[in-house]
Amino acid sequence: MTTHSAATDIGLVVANHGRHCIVETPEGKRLPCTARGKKSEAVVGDRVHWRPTHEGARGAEAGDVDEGVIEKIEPRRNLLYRQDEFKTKSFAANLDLLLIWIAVEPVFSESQLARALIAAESVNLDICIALNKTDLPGAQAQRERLAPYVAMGYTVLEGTLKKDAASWRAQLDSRMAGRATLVLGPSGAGKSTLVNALAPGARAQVGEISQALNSGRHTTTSTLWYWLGERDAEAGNPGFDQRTALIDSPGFQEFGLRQLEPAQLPALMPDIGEHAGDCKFYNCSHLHEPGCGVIAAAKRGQISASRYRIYAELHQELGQSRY
Ligand SMILES: Nc1nc2c(ncn2[C@@H]2O[C@H](COP(=O)(O)OP(=O)(O)OP(=O)(O)O)[C@@H](O)[C@H]2O)c(=O)[nH]1
Ligand SMILES: [Zn+2]
Repeated sequence: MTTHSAATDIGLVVANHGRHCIVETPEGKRLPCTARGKKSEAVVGDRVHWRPTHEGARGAEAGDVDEGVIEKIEPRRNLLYRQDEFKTKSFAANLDLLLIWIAVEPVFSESQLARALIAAESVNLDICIALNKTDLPGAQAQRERLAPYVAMGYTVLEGTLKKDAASWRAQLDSRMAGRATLVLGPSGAGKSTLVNALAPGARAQVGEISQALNSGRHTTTSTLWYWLGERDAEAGNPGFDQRTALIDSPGFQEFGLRQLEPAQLPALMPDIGEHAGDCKFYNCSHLHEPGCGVIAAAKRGQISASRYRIYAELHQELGQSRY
């Protein structure tokens, strides 16, 4: 709760673009804020302490305050990175669940799926894989591609937004209730349809927010935080941590994994990790060593060929990015 005797007010970052953020107050008011120091870039999901930009605004009616300065970012439970051709950048914090939204068509990339899972495991996010468009004829083939992920313990849901949106809602509601869920998926899988189904009207806020953030310039890449459900309908105006939220990161291509060491991979890939204790050498890379439990399991088919290939590719990639 905000008390005007405190030095700063608490808020939640619901959108950001560089050092410029939109902060939401516990009362639900949204206002543009700027981070103070160069190094203190807040991201969507950050809990921040902010104060009104203009002297004298404090103590005035809350409605009079129209701009703020972020003084401090609360410690984060987790922080996620996204990667494009040029750089890796943090984009969201304090999330609970990663919903990986893929479809029968366009056929999903297993390598992108594996990367997303590793990123989520590395920050202790709960994970849910969702296969959409099961009304299409290729459904069985894609189900089979996901079988190794079911076998290694991941939750894999399926359905068709087009033919039965209610069933998707029923599957997702209890998993998302009271949590902050990041939804990610390749273009064309139906993510926009999903966001519209779960948060009707939410996309309309986007124009408003991007206008406030960068004076009208179109931002397709900014991450946004949506509340699901009516504020008033929820008991006693619960705090940021108790409400159901959906985080959408349009234009997201790939998770940044460069902060990871190759040796961390087995612990973040359950099927690889399961056999990593069977190796002759304690520091086995599982790429070429004799007596390797992982290689043996891959030969027996207990680790799928594609998963082993993805492991080897990532091992090399993460090894190269060290300097
Ligand atoms: N057959 C079928 N089509 C679906 C289903 N769900 C969504 N679609 C269609 O898939 C197409 C893509 O859906 P969008 O929601 O625009 O997909 P998106 O992932 O947001 O794609 P981008 O906007 O390109 O990022 C649309 O034509 C939808 O009508 C489904 O369950 N089955
Ligand atoms: Zn090994």
